[in-house]
Amino acid sequence: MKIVADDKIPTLKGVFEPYAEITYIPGNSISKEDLKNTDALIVRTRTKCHQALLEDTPVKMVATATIGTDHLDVPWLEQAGIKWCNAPGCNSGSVRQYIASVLAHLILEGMVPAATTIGIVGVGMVGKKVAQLAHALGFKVLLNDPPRQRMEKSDQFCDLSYLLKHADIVTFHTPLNKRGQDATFHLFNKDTLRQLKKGAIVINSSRGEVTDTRTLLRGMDNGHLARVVLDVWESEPDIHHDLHQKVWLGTPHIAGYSVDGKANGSIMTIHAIAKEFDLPLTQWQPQTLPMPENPFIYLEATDEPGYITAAKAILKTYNVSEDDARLRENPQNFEKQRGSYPVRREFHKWTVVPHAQTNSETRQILKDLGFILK
Ligand SMILES: NC(=O)C1=CN([C@@H]2O[C@H](COP(=O)(O)OP(=O)(O)OC[C@H]3O[C@@H](n4cnc5c(N)ncnc54)[C@H](O)[C@@H]3O)[C@@H](O)[C@H]2O)C=CC1
Ligand SMILES: O=C(O)C(=O)[C@H](O)COP(=O)(O)O
Repeated sequence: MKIVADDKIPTLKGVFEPYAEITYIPGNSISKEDLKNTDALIVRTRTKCHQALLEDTPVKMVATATIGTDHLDVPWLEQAGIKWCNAPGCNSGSVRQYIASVLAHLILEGMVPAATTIGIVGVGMVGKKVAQLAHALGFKVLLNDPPRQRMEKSDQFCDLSYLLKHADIVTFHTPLNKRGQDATFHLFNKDTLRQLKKGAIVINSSRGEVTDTRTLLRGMDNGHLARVVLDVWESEPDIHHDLHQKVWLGTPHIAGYSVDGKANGSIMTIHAIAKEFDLPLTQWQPQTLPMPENPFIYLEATDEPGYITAAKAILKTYNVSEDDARLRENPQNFEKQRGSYPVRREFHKWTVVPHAQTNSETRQILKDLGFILK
């Protein structure tokens, strides 16, 4: 059996070697020539898997170690009889931690959660976790997800226009879809900007094309948008210079890059390939994953509200402004920064040691966020 794999998928190296010949290639340079004798292709978002790459190759399965599938031409793969799979939910906890870090900065600048409404557009694996996070910190939450609303006939969802009118923070967690009634390409555009509450904050960690660059620029220039946070960009890694200069926080598509999120993506991919090709790896797990040097957070005596203590704890696990600073210093190293990302572990790998005076409300918030409490 022959496999071609993106060379930046962690924990993959050594796993298939006893059973298959595997070649590792940078994702954006995998070519038809590389796939001449290949049975399975393992990719990330950097390999466009369409007819031009795969036609007349023996590839039987394409597995992407990501949730997003906009780099796969799914209708073509299906009509060509090539199986495909992704890794649903693999990095949803990681994106939740990213959003938590953004909210932590806002809280430490004085934002009061109980007086702030977060509008979540796209309530799938990520959106649900962001909603749980926002509730845990005490924010008011609005949810928009027309596909789920139609299917579940639930009244927990609202229209996008209602959400835009009432939310102080709007965060996008939809897939990128260019066609159909739920198309999300430029979902945030000049018409949606017009409906948005003045002074709102927009966060996009879904796909760059979900928020129109010109609209974001216009919104920031005329003061309609108070702040913009972008992890994803139209035409990344070549990001728009002015947009990058103007956003409050700008990061190189790393919201899903916790060690946990990356490992989940690899594990799901390995299991799927093993199942399809009958390899004895369907239960495979990594032996160890890197940990932060000191995964303990010691709380001090304080009478501050629990959400402030929680915000400080969140930033000890992951401070989004460090990723922002790296990209600001070297925007041309967008891909390089993704390829050599520091160790980031999610809340459940951190132990919070409360002070004797830490009250029960604060302890509950920290537990709800997923911290281990000693
Ligand atoms: N920046 C990063 O590192 C990461 C980015 N992502 C992006 O975030 C997206 C969401 O991730 P998950 O929640 O795991 O995917 P998911 O598939 O579990 O959830 C997507 C949700 O969006 C909803 N949706 C679809 N069209 C919509 C529309 N027009 N308006 C509102 N909602 C709509 C769907 O019904 C679904 O509930 C991914 O497709 C990917 O593009 C995901 C993980 C990491
Ligand atoms: O899972 C997704 O979808 C994402 O956007 C990933 O976080 C991007 O991951 P890579 O393609 O860089 O592995």
